[in-house]
Amino acid sequence: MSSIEEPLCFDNVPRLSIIGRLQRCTSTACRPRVDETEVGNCLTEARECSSSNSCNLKSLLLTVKIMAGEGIQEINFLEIPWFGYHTRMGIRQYSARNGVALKQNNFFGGMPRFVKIVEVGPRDGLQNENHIIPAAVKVELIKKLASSGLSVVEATSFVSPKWVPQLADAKDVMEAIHDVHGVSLPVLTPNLKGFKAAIAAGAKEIAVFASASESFSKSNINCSIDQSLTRYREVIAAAKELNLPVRGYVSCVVGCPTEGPIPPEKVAYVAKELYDMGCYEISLGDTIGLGTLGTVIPMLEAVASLIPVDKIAVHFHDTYGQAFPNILVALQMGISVVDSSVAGLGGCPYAKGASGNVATEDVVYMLHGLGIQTNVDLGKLMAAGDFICKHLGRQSGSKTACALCKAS
Ligand SMILES: CC(C)(COP(=O)([O-])OP(=O)([O-])OC[C@H]1O[C@@H](n2cnc3c(N)ncnc32)[C@H](O)[C@@H]1OP(=O)([O-])[O-])[C@@H](O)C(=O)NCCC(=O)NCCSC(=O)C[C@@](C)(O)CC(=O)[O-]
Repeated sequence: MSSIEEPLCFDNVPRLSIIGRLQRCTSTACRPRVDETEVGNCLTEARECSSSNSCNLKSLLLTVKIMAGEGIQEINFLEIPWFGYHTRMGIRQYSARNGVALKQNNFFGGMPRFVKIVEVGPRDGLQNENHIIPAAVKVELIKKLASSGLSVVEATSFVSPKWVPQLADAKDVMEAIHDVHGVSLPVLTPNLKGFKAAIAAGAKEIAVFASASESFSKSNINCSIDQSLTRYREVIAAAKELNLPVRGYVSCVVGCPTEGPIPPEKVAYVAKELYDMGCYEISLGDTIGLGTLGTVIPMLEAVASLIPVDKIAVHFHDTYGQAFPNILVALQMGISVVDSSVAGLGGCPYAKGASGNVATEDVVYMLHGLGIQTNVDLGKLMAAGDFICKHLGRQSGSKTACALCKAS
């Protein structure tokens, strides 16, 4: 990776020694203040010392102990303006929900050291394209993505070609990538018919996709949530017989284009059902990308109160530009699997208003900047993005790809 592709990382930040903790700020003229803010049911504490500048600095240094990788780094937030934090950094404490205490961390304390990126570009990214893309282009894209170090590239869907014409070539695509090794290439299967077709085409991993919204379930897979769960029970049982791993999706985890807000409990219910059926990982999809921290945190807490955090993935569309704060908070909660789409391709054909998935290049850039490993080579990933964007005749939806492209 060239230096220009390498985001400024904790390691690059000038080190300052810790001056003291907030509690040591004892001057009577300078009483520490603690603000508590409710966001959803998540309690955020912001602490600051409000008198002299020097005292403010001491107070701020409360937050400079940051877990990054193995060690604890000491960083003065005043020196890292790209984080956008100023005098109000503090300790975040996740509140208990339903009596289950989740996390109590320093800001970066709960972050994973490695994040698995599930690349969904060839499937989620392309399924909504109007013009049919030749199978050979999809195959080339998958190969390029696999060669960038991604460990999971969702390849296609075995769904009805009447519903998603773009992916009618699923069989051809799978046959052409049978020699791609060292990467999982899951495919979506909405029912036993799709499952059988996927197996016949050589799929080694499948994904089922339910919804937390009744209306979206109807418009996406033409059945109710409970009917879909019944179907998936059959599909997962069939997959188990072949020892095939199954990933589960839940769509509309914070909101639905028709129903509006979705209660976190509903999401947790569907996620738990899929998990109990045998899905090894549950991907929580903000299908139309409207989630903010105010809705995403309570939703994640509700799901994490029922299934282990290390079995949860997040899948954000970036319609309202909220994907990054939402990913960051998911990381803080200990979630270490993030779905994304190269060049920010995407949108769901059955979710009006859904824009692209969060761009993989941008996610990789952010994670590397946080000192979190991904095993992904950003340059090769950008080349894959460039390839598909040239084919589609449009600019990349990745800000990182655009910035680095201009810089080079
Ligand atoms: C589920 C169905 C099939 C029900 O569709 P239906 O019309 O109720 O199905 P049906 O059983 O009545 O069959 C109708 C026709 O489809 C055929 N059929 C039936 N099943 C299959 C199959 N598997 N593969 C190929 N063909 C199939 C079946 O053989 C029949 O053909 P005909 O007799 O009319 O010629 C349909 O609604 C469908 O395919 N939906 C898929 C929609 C889709 O792919 N949406 C996008 C993926 S979800 C998503 O993007 C969200 C996610 C995962 O990314 C996370 C997030 O962001 O939230």
